[in-house]
Amino acid sequence: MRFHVGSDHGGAALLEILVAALGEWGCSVLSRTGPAPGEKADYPKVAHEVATQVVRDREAGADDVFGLLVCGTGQGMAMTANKVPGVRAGVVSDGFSAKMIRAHNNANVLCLGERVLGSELAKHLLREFIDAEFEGGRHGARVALIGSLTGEGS
Ligand SMILES: O=C(CO)[C@H](O)[C@H](O)[C@H](O)COP(=O)(O)O
Repeated sequence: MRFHVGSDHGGAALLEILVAALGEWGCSVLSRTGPAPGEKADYPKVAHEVATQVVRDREAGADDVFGLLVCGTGQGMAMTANKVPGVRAGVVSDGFSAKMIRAHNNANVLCLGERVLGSELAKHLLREFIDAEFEGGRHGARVALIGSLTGEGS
């Protein structure tokens, strides 16, 4: 699995830890967007950049490419990423949801909050997301309905 990753200043420290975990797990980091150390960044700009990269790669057939976005809460990242057609982003803070947003919602962007989660829990959530698989079937039809709202598949 390969990731485009990004954070604002509120998520930079946690993203650093998660990038290290991705490396340990054999996952690639394709790009990293965010502020220079000690600087600040506006989360909508970061989320838009990462989301656009994910969609570009997936439209080129790279089904193994996902996004990982971290800010203070994860919420603003998800709100922004979901504005990009083709992105299905979700914020999670429990393991079940981390698994199910892939299994049922076919999420391709995971959003986490550094000011919400401890680093061990955040790693666990990322691992659950990575290990899950989309179940398709009735969930495929529902995910297609999400996409139809922004003209996907038409
Ligand atoms: O709300 C947010 C986007 O989801 C994040 O928590 C940001 O990191 C937060 O808004 C940053 O706030 P700050 O006061 O500029 O550190």
